[in-house]
Amino acid sequence: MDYRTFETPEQVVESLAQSLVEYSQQEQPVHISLSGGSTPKLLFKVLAQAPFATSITWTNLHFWWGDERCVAPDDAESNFGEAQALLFSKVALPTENIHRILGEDAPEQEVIRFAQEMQTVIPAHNGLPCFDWILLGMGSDGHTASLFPGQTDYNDENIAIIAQHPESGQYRISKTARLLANAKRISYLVLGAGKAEVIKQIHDKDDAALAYPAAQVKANQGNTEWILDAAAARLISR
Ligand SMILES: O=C1O[C@H](COP(=O)(O)O)[C@@H](O)[C@H](O)[C@H]1O
Repeated sequence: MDYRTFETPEQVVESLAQSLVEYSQQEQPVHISLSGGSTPKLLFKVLAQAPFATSITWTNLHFWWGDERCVAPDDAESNFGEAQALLFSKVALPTENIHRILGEDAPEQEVIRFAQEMQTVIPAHNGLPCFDWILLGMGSDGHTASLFPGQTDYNDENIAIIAQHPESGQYRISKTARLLANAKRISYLVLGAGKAEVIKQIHDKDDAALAYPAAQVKANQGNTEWILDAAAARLISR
């Protein structure tokens, strides 16, 4: 796995934004999966401003999510709601390119509908939808998307599941590990000193990392990279 470290969070997100410029110059639809939680907010803000708001050919990009909380889109917890407020409402992205998980619908129905939409829209490889780029975050407990330590079935045959946050009990819908691993590229975006210890355990292949879905989910045939700011990387040798 590659570790790429930048001094500041702003430099991290500018590097991701530059990747989006390059993806958007491909003459075909590019399927990108966004992470939720608080970390991507800075990325959304940077993308909504010059130069990226206009240098990205938004019509070529399709946005999906790794997971969604089972809440309404205008709820402060909604991963889609955050991206909509900070980014999509400010750039020329066609609404049909936004493939949100319907957090307001019954999870038992939505998990099926979301899986069907991915199967219909995204070109397959190895019999599974193959995302061009999956951006993932990591919780301080080592979870990624809504795949939590102690509850993740890495061999689940499904491509989407209903998950439950281990502490709050909040229901969520998540891509499965098998689907994530089928991507062409996976980038973990991790910022801040609060996650430095977990990053060190993953980097050093410490036994503790065996329990972390973020350490286990890697692109089977593509690239997996960790993109960190100096604070998140402070315990690993560079
Ligand atoms: O619960 C979630 O958290 C992780 C990490 O979130 P963060 O707030 O620490 O950035 C995120 O990857 C996931 O999508 C989200 O639902």
